[in-house]
Amino acid sequence: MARKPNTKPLAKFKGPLLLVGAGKMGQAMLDGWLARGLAPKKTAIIEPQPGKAIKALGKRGVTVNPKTGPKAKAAAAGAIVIAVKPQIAPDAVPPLGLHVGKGTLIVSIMAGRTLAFLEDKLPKGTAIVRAMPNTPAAIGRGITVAVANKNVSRAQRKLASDLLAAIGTVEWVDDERLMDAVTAVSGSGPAYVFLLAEAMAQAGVAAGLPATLAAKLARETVAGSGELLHRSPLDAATLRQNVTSPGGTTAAALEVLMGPGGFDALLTKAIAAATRRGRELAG
Ligand SMILES: NC(=O)C1=CN([C@@H]2O[C@H](COP(=O)(O)OP(=O)(O)OC[C@H]3O[C@@H](n4cnc5c(N)ncnc54)[C@H](O)[C@@H]3O)[C@@H](O)[C@H]2O)C=CC1
Ligand SMILES: O=C(O)[C@@H]1CCC=N1
Repeated sequence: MARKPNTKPLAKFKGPLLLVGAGKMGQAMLDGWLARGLAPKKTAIIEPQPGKAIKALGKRGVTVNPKTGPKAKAAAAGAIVIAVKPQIAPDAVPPLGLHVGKGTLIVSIMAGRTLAFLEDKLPKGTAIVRAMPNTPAAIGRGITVAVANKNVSRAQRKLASDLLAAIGTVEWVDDERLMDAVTAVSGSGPAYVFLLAEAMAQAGVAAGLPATLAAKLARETVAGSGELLHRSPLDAATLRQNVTSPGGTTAAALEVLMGPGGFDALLTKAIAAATRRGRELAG
């Protein structure tokens, strides 16, 4: 008999998992992990401003802002996921050393903050993975790129892969210097796509459409095209060409978008700016 696929890859994770910073990205990841079998009772959150969603998780058995700190638990082969802003890392990271025990894996998703920075702020020999996810993680469709320091064992790398695969696709790199460009392309990338939807809606209004219809057309077009790109074996360029009739309406638009100073040039500039900012955030 065919074996059922493992749809709950985190069900066997011994835990506990300590999430530090349950903001937009931390929460998106946590939703993914809980949906894929992470036991609420094996989960703790440190979050100074817990909103409604976090309080609801508390009712489901997740420990929110443990008073004494989950030191013993976190030390027992668990994982600590750091999802605070890079700017507060110098204050927020050193106290986490208390929760690091033998076998503890750190996963940091902070933009810019390097493995060397984290090694400097955490106990010597700590196993650290620097990862860059993106917000489609909330629906299990994120993509994360990860890089490990030399203290990460094979089992810890597998744990990091399981955690990150629970929220989408995972790619590992060996060269940490790639991470700022990764952040600029896929970490920040969803914002560019949402901006495209916003801009298309505004342009539709400028072309005479009612605002509600323009917003719906833009949203469904971006979402449907994303889904087609996801499911189709064809590459983006071919899918684009499939829309473009010679001498037709799309060709007229693409002449503007692909011309000098157009979409391609602008995106290259935007991604270069994001990459530079990542380097600055390294501190
Ligand atoms: N939002 C995104 O699309 C992505 C964000 N990231 C990274 O994730 C991290 C978080 O970003 P967002 O979720 O967007 O920010 P956010 O501001 O929504 O979340 C950060 C959370 O950390 C909490 N916090 C502040 N001080 C804390 C402390 N000392 N201990 C524990 N929690 C504390 C804040 O109350 C807040 O809820 C950043 O480092 C960012 O670079 C990475 C990939 C994508
Ligand atoms: O804007 C930022 O700095 C974070 C990192 C990638 C997405 N959001």
